Amino acid sequence: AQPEAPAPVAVPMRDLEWGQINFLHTTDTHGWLGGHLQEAQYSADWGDYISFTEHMRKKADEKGVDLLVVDTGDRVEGNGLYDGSTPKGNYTYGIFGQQNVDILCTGNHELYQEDTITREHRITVPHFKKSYIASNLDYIEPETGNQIPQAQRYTKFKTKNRGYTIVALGFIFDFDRNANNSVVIPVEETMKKEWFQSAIREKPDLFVVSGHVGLRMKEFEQIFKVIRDANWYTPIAFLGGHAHVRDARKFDDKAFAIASGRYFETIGWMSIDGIQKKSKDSASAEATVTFKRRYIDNNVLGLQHHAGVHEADFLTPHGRNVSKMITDARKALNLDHKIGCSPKDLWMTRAQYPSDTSIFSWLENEVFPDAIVNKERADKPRLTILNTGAIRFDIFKGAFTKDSTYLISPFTSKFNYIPNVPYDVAKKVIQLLNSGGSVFEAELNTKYLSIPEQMAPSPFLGREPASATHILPQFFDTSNGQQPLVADDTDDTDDNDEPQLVSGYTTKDDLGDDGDDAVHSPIKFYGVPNCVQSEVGFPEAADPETVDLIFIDYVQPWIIPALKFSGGDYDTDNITVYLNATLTDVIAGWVETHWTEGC
Ligand SMILES: O=c1ccn([C@@H]2O[C@H](COP(=O)(O)O)[C@@H](O)[C@H]2O)c(=O)[nH]1
Repeated sequence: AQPEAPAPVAVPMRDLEWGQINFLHTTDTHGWLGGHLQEAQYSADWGDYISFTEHMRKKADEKGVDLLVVDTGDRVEGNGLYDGSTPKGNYTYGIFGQQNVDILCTGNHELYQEDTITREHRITVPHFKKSYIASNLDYIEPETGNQIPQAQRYTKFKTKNRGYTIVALGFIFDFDRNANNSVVIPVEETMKKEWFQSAIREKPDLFVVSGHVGLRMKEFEQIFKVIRDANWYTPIAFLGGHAHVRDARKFDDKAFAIASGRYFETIGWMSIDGIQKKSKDSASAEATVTFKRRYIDNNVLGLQHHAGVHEADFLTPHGRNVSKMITDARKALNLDHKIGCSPKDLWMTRAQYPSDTSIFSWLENEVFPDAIVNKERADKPRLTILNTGAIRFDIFKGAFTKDSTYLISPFTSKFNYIPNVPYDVAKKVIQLLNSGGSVFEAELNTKYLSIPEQMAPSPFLGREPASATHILPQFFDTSNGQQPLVADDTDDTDDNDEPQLVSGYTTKDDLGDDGDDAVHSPIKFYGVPNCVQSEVGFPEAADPETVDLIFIDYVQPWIIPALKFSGGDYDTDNITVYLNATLTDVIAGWVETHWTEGC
């Protein structure tokens, strides 16, 4: 039987504030449609979300306001429910498609592999024909080689209850690692196109810009400026993602953005009041527009609370059916099959790196020395480099299942190497990967090696890097050692009768610190480097003369320039396969042989 997620605990809640137009927003779900089986706070599944949405649409009708459901991409890669089937997504496209989504767009994970792009084009785009928007994404038809829009460039529609006219756009950031059957048109270039120039002159009551774009990245700002120049008083709502964080950004009094986290932990809520229907002339300058936001922890207790329905009435027949689809799919994929038992929690950013409870230290010190070995080269000293972005999630103490392998790293990258690199040259590579700078061309920005949370950080997350040249990554403070990204401002002395809070997100954004629906005590998050490295087989007495330089193939574009800068003249001809296995396989194999007892 499928393991039940532990029941969520009731916590103090902040209510949703409704406006004339309201949004429910998901992003970067990465296949987590079954919810979090090991974390009660995020244990609601896609079926529960459908039940919730149905109640909320009814509520909106009763209030005479509008509700729009939005998803901003990265629906794939990162959970056994998607990655565990052949072909990938056999179950998830159908399950996701059960939700009535009003606006959706593409993320970069829909674009890494040709077959993912094709499935998006053949399954998701036609299923959401009216709501899928691809403002800057084209598809190359395999039959003809023609370059066509992946979906409509924008939509214009009237809302159900208030009859507001909306122009909606759907962007992806200027992503350049997409597979060859797609073309991402840079945002600035897109905005010069005739269709875009007409769209922003449609005179709607509200612009909705959905995008797989981090709120602190340049693209939304560029779009805001161009729309605002042509529409001085029209409200603009941005719904973003990609950075895997809860965040809200104010562009001006009438333009506001939210991002709604990652992995279906969060359902974002944005509401807008003060929207004025356009008369023949344009909207009045005096109209005061207010934006509110809430980050909903995705669990049934909280969803019931916000829907205002009794526990017994929460699950709708449709929602219940979708939950059953999920349970059946997980069973068919054997996702709960136990591979081993983790003796402790291992964290990506909730523990310092290096440390006993850092997942990166565990990989460096235990997994890689043992599991990344080419038998023919086993006697050679070696350095093995992994980008931290290759790891996607924490490991919890207890059962480590088939599903866990995909949660931790779903990617198909394997391990390549250059043999016999002089150690004096090879040892400098990791430093360059972690310090970035002018060694690499602009498109090889080393931030793309790191975890999404660190790529375009919110100013509320922590300090910017102290200098561009030091070898520590963002959020590190070189003078004091590693600092938490979120200050722990709880008072540990328990001298009052207030209930103990459950730890969780305590988001700070442009609107303040009251965005999260559940009042939590803070969790500390620590910065991680762009890459980590394992040293294996080094002689005890002195440094080795030469080493095999091994790296996960995602990092390959950075390796040659880093070697060049360090005095090593190599090109891609010098690179060959070291281990024909993915990181997912490597971890699963190691767990199976080492974590054999305990649960
Ligand atoms: O094959 C891959 C693809 C991606 N990565 C890492 O993931 C981030 C992007 O993550 P998002 O979920 O899109 O935000 C990328 O920058 C890499 O660090 C990878 O390691 N291997």
